[in-house]
Amino acid sequence: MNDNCVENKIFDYDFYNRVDVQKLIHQYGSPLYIYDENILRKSCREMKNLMQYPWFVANYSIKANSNMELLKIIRDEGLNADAISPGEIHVLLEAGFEPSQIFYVGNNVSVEEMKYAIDNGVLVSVDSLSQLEAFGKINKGGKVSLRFNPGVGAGHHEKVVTAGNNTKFGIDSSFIEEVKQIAEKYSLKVAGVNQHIGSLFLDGKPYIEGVKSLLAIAGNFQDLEFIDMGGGFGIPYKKQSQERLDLSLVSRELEKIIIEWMKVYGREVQIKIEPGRYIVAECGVLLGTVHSIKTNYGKRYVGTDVGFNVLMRPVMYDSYHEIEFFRKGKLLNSDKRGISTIVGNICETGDILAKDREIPDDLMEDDIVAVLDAGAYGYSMCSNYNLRLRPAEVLICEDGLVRLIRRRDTFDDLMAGYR
Ligand SMILES: Cc1ncc(COP(=O)(O)O)c(C=O)c1O
Ligand SMILES: N[C@@H](CCCC[NH3+])C(=O)O
Repeated sequence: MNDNCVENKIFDYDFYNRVDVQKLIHQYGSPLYIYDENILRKSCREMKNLMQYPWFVANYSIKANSNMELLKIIRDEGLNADAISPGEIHVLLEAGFEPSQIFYVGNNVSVEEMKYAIDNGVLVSVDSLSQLEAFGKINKGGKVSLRFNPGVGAGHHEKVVTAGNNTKFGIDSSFIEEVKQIAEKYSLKVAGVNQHIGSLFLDGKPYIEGVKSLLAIAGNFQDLEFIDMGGGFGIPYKKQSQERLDLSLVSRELEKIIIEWMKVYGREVQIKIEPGRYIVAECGVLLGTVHSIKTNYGKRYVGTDVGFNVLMRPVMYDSYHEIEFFRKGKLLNSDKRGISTIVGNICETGDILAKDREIPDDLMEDDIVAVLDAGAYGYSMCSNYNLRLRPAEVLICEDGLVRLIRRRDTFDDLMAGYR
């Protein structure tokens, strides 16, 4: 055992005390996604109880992580769900969600896709006049929700800001009259208005501003059953420098403006949120293996099997994830540290997990790399690029037992589409 291996943990995870990462890799292969049920349930409760308001509902946005077993836990915690595609609706139904618990927040969907939702009894949100027309034609007299662009966006990267003046999402509020005309033409009932300003805010101000703007829009519709304020609640990926989002502050502000709005509106309507990342990010860790260490023109590279086929976020958005290393199951915590770039095994120079990161100098081949906060937009954005196999996923259950919740791909899976 190396002297620099210690039992303590740097961050708030208790995975490492509860499981032997070496054993898990040995049993389920590398790379490997592991999820902690306790952390998942805690995050669900935080979101479900965000507001005291009695008609408050949290919809989990399953694009963040659609593993069937995690969905069952989230359902068990009393959350509903939102879907972006018929595939997500299908998986939610398979996981036991009732159609009335699913909200299809589509974007540029085909008529067939709308039909799929309608036939399954799932409420649809449309986010353009042309999609509202298309919906009206196939579902005269039906119920619909309208996704507006409240004019305020937020997000950790411009690619994930979904409101404001530079995005394809939402109906511009200057088209309210046109919206009403189309709704009237097809006798549609506008049951809800919704928004989603973007993904990952750690300061609640833009969210509150977005909600104020949505409430002003909502006042134009008389028969609303709900207002959906969207997701985007962030988690601090940089543990040393980022503060946690102050949920109680956000909650207090929301209660205040919503209750005032209801007084003017004249009655109470359901209030929804649709968080994805907040629910699942922190319960997930991605494990991988160090396969090579080398110096190339003076730069040190740590080569792992965590390519961007397994975790896309660093390559797509320059996202930062804390990274830890293990040897023989123990955390590597040496004082001697140096700068390295941690890379994957994909045939692209951009396949970088962490650039110029200060990590232990005495790293060796076969050490295990652990990428923290990998539960959201991790597995769900995996691919078979380079015909690599998508990893297995395991759950560390409340009782400490480890359960395989999705097997690793096989070569047979690579051939499935040809049969
Ligand atoms: C419509 C909609 N709702 C909810 C979400 C979930 O976002 P987040 O994971 O940031 O909470 C997204 C993704 O950004 C989305 O597009
Ligand atoms: N995939 C993004 C978030 C986008 C959310 C979907 N609208 C991420 O990993 O941060």
